[in-house]
Amino acid sequence: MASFFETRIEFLKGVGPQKAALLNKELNIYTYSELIQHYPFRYEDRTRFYKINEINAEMPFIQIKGRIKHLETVGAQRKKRLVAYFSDGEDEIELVWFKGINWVAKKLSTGIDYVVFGKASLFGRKLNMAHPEIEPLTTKNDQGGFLQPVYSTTEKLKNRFLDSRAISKLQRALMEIAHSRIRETLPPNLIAQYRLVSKKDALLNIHFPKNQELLQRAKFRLKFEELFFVQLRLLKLKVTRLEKFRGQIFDDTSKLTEFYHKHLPFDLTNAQKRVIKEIYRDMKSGKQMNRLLQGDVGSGKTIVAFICVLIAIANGGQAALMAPTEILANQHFQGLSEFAEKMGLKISLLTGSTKTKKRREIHEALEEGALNILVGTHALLEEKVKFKNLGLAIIDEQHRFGVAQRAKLWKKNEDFVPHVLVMTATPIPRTLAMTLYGDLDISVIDELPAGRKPIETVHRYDANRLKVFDFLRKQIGLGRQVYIVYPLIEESAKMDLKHLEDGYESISRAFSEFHLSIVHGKMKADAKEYEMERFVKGETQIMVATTVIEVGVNVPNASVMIIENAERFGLAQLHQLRGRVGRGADQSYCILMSDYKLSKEARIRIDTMVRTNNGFEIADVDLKLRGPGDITGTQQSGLLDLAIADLAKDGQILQLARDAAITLLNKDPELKLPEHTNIIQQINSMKKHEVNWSRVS
Ligand SMILES: Nc1ncnc2c1ncn2[C@@H]1O[C@H](COP(=O)(O)OP(=O)(O)OP(=O)(O)O)[C@@H](O)[C@H]1O
Repeated sequence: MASFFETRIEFLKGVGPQKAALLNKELNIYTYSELIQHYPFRYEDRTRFYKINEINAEMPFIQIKGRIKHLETVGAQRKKRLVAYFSDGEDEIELVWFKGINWVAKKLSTGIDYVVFGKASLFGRKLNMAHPEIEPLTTKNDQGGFLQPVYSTTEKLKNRFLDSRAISKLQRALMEIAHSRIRETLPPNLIAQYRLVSKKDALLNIHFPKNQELLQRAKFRLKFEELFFVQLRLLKLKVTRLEKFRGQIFDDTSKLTEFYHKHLPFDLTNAQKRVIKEIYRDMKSGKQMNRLLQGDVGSGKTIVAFICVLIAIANGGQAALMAPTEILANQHFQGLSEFAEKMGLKISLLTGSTKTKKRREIHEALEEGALNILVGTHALLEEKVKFKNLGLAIIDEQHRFGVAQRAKLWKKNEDFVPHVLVMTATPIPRTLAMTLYGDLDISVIDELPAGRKPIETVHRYDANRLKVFDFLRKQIGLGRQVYIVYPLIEESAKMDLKHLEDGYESISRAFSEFHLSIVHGKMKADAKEYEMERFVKGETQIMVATTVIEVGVNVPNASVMIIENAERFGLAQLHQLRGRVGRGADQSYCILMSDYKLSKEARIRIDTMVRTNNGFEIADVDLKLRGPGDITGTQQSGLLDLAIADLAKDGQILQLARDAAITLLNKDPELKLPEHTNIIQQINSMKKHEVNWSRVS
């Protein structure tokens, strides 16, 4: 029998077929439990009434009570507004409406008392309230003393809709029958240790808070619980995997020593050394490695990846590196080939554009074990690609591969799963990494190679272009190279392409003494490669491009990055683009060009770029601006589909929840203790997080 909380929503008092349809379709609410988890997203403070002389423009929404002294329409035509001169018996404030004037005027009269709820602002030197909520004073609303929950509502379709009050009413009806049935979901020792309120109290107070303190405690409890179960599930997955999969023991470091002694092109940074140690410890442990390698742009991930490859090969394994795009795969291939050749290792590239004959050769060499390293795109996942012994799978992820795709790569070995190293070139905020990759161990390269000068970033308006061009000329005169990047997005591709081509024309004219390359996504692969090659070799001084050069491109002599229409790029993209310069010993510059008109968000993005070069700091701002779903793309958003916790704001609670989950699993890895039966049920019912769970299979 389905539990009480799985009862269909149409059985709730007050929900007829029409309301049920709205709840289902627009809010995804089908059951009692889903309604109870439809939490308010903010609260109106109706705890007290303010006196008009206490109000100022800095206050949030507040309520006052009193009478309308006089009501009039002032101004003409488009400036027309309705003004109510509202008094609390001592002082007066103006209430103003610019829209729906006739409708509001008809509702209001001067003879009765009202409750007004709104935000005061300064108009000239006078305070007023624009478009406040106003309703007659009744015995019910005269008391104050409560926080009014505000829910996300359904769209207003054909006049049928559920507003926040209507949803609150349904919550009340549900709470009346549900409250006594709410069971505790967390073990008693956690409740005691973290001083959590009971589940019953938390749900009651999240929907009907009596005061701020009870509301805050309810929020804390529910956020903690939500994050705790996500973390517990991820960590349990890790425990299960460690038990289930044996890893090949890779403890021979002979190739590594040879490489260190004969071919290491520079001293490794301390961060690189630390990360390599962490990886090696995993690879020789006999357990399967599952590690995320995070490093800021230009922090030197390639050599770390190569060193891991060497460990695998010295121990009789092969290595694969899978990248999300062809350009990136190519770039990795070039990067690794340089080292591989020196070590006499065989390496190949396999992408969608690899010719059939070459493909066949690769398949054979791979199966025989003659090929040591295979770099490629998701073409690596094809059935035909069979390894003799895949020892290490490196996945350059950038949030673009689904978990299921990753798992396919592991299945390419029959006896052992390969060790897995997931790399990302875009720093991920800690809270996000703990959730998206919560079942992986994490290594961070948090140091740039010595001698790098921080890139100087400035913001310039389009009107100052001539000065910017002068600067470019000087830089090129010093022997440096320059990128000029234009936005090109799918939705406005035609216009953008034109913009890029016009830009190219005018730059060619302005810099007729220099050679230019142009690269964009609409060009044929070989043309792109040719242009790129010329720039890499230094035959051209200026590269005009779209974001195709965003990741992986490595031309240490390039020292200026100009980003046109910088306001149209996201922060992660701007940071990636900037990371194309500052890769050599010279001082590098990034110039963000824009129009004068900037949205608030665009200004924050540009200011952040000017203020800092630190990818993790930038990722944090990005998370706050865009929210976790947008940052990571859609593939893994199921994991981030949280009902109440917010990864941009609840980092501390997340850390507590993760620690609590670790402690619990240390004590009871199988969750077999009687006090943990509830927990198992809870984890198993978390269908939302199915995506990540599939990593065990
Ligand atoms: N320890 C080091 N000392 C000096 N130079 C280094 C060191 N490590 C790497 N480099 C150089 O720094 C540059 C960037 O390294 P790499 O391409 O591996 O960065 P990355 O982390 O892959 O960054 P991106 O994601 O931006 O490509 C390369 O030219 C590389 O040779």
